[in-house]
Amino acid sequence: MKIYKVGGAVRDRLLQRPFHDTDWVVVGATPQEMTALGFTPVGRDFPVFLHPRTHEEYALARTERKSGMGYRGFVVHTSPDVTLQEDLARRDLTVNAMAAPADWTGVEAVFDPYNGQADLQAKVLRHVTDAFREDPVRILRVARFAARFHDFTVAPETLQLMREMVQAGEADHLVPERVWQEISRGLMAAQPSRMFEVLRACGALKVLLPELDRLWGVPQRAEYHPEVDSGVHAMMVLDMAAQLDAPLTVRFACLCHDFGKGTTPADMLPRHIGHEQRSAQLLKGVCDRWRVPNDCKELADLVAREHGNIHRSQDLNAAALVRLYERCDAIRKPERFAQALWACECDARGRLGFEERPYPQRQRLWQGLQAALTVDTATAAQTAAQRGLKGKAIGEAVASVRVQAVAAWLDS
Ligand SMILES: Nc1ccn([C@@H]2O[C@H](COP(=O)(O)OP(=O)(O)OP(=O)(O)O)[C@@H](O)[C@H]2O)c(=O)n1
Ligand SMILES: [Mg+2]
Repeated sequence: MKIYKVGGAVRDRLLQRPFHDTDWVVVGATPQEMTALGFTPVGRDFPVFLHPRTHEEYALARTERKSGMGYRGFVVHTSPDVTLQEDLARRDLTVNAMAAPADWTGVEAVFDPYNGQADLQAKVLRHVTDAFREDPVRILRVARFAARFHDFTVAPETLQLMREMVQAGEADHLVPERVWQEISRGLMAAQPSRMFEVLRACGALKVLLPELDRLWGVPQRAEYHPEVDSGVHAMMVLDMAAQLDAPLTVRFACLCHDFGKGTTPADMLPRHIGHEQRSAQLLKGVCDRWRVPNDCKELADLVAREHGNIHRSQDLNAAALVRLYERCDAIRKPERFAQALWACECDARGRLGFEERPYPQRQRLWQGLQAALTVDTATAAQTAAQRGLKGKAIGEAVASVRVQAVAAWLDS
């Protein structure tokens, strides 16, 4: 048997990018031999084994043949006579289809039958063979790699192939967990807008995320949005979130905050009265569809509903600020509120020519919240009860103590 490094580890080493987990391919072995060497089988669909000590993935060389629609729609063929070249042929991109000796230090020659090195040099994401079609998740992977390697282009023939796959209905059968896995990874990449641009260019965005796809071509008021187009704005907000190093929750909230602009009645344009509520509604559908984790879902909902109010908060008095904090559940969840402010800053600066503008709302609302948080809720509630107040009136009394604290901070 012979063992090679493949995939991202080879690619990223050649790109001199930070090292991550290594994927291995094993040629000329049977599952029985692997088990005898102490490897643990893990693949449900493929013959993949975990190394007894490093726990890295070792896959037996294999070929794949499509047998139906979607992610699980293929038959795997593995045997000791599948060659390295055959295994590389079924991989997604040329830059991912290079193999290196197991003890490779990054300088020796790599096995590169599909010219991955030339494509790395030329900064091109190109499919290896027509076998690309066999796995529709690859549409998402190419989009995600475009966001990560943002100075790479997608080869025209690869984009064309992706378009054909979408037209053949391949994007309709993707497993929600896999979609979210790839989308969330792409959101965390250096330039997340590129993922959505690639998905849009091949037609997959319309299928996977029509809520976003609809935003292109929808105008906004030029005095607030010099970029005018709602889709362009959404992408600028997302890239601002990446620039400000925001976590996934914030980036997802940025992605979804303006969905409601896509369903604004035509006679209202370019104004978008009430889009916040429509965004929250549409967001719910996306979260159900993709089984989006709760922290992402909750922040996105908060940002969808409140971003307008947060932008317009500069003149709010103490009572209005406390009402805003209560609506946002900021007293109980200050960290989540901090993330909402972060997303709002991305929204404000994700506009053409506004990129360097200050966003004082973020600091002001955060400091005001600190003032509100100095109030000891238990003591304030006790005092109110001693005055004979009951039920809802106690809550109101606590809120008014908070208003006093915020007012004192505003005066200071
Ligand atoms: N749908 C897929 C998934 C994986 N691969 C192949 O399996 C390798 C390892 O997959 P994975 O670890 O998911 O991706 P990497 O390319 O290693 O990238 P990352 O840095 O994200 O791990 C890829 O390079 C590619 O050769 C593929 O062809 N098609
Ligand atoms: Mg990998």
